[in-house]
Amino acid sequence: MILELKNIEKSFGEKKVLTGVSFKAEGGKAFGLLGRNGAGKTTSIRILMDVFPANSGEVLIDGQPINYNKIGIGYLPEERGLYPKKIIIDQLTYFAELKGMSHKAAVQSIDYWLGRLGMTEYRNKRLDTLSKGNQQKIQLITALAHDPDIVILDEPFSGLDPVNAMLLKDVVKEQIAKGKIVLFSSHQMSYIEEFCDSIAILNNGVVALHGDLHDIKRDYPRDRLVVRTETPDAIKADFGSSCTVMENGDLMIRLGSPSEKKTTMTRLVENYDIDEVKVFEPSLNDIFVEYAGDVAQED
Ligand SMILES: Nc1ncnc2c1ncn2[C@@H]1O[C@H](COP(=O)(O)OP(=O)(O)OP(=O)(O)O)[C@@H](O)[C@H]1O
Repeated sequence: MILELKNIEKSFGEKKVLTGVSFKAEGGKAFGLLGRNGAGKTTSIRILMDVFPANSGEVLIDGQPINYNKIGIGYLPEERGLYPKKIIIDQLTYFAELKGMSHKAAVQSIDYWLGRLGMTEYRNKRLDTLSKGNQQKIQLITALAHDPDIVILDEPFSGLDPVNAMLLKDVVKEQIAKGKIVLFSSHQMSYIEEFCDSIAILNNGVVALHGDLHDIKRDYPRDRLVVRTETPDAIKADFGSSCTVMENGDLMIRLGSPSEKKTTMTRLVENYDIDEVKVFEPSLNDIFVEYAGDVAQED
């Protein structure tokens, strides 16, 4: 199954929030929707979920307009939205029934998930008697109980301790293995890097980068060297402004072109005491900083 947003335009009043947004997410894989605060991630998700319509553009499943009666969507919103005073099993059942489940199937599925997430003891408690992380696990059940085809997780790891983060990782991996489309929205790049096969980076309502994460990294210009040395000062003096010091103390040397890699490495090794020299491989964080834009987008 392939989910596609195609040429989505969205304005709120005079303000244009999404401009020609297009991306594809595939079943059995995780997709990361990234962008700075206000870039348009939540707006894209709301359009994809039919919370409100786009001004133009399409949401497609396998090339056909999405049929919301047939395609189940589960959503863990960043703003958690459950009733604090209500009994957990009652509200989870209520939400699952709203998604079309019978009462019996809903209770069965919710009891499974309460067990899976180690939450059975809270079944008949009020939500507001739970810790923040445990409330989040309850909210996660509303996203998964109806066994949706598309699982959308907005900052799912925020507020979870390491043990619960690991539990959630296992759950996410299971959902991916079941062939679902799992769409992540997060500012925590390490999780995106760990799970997502492909990403889209939104910058001010425009898709600045979209594609397979491995391909994106492979195609990143290999025009920088990282050098670990005990004698950085001499190298800095030699390479001038093309040499900068990284946060961890290593040196970064920007090449005139990737073809200078070999000669520059030889020059370094022959003239200086070098512990390690390698081509700079960007992390997702580096790529994000480059493509997500450096201008504050929230007004
Ligand atoms: N209902 C609305 N009415 C007017 N403007 C809106 C509305 N919803 C969102 N916006 C604006 O649209 C822009 C994109 O917002 P959106 O919530 O989609 O960003 P985001 O990428 O999800 O940000 P964050 O990471 O902070 O959650 C922002 O400038 C926001 O102020």
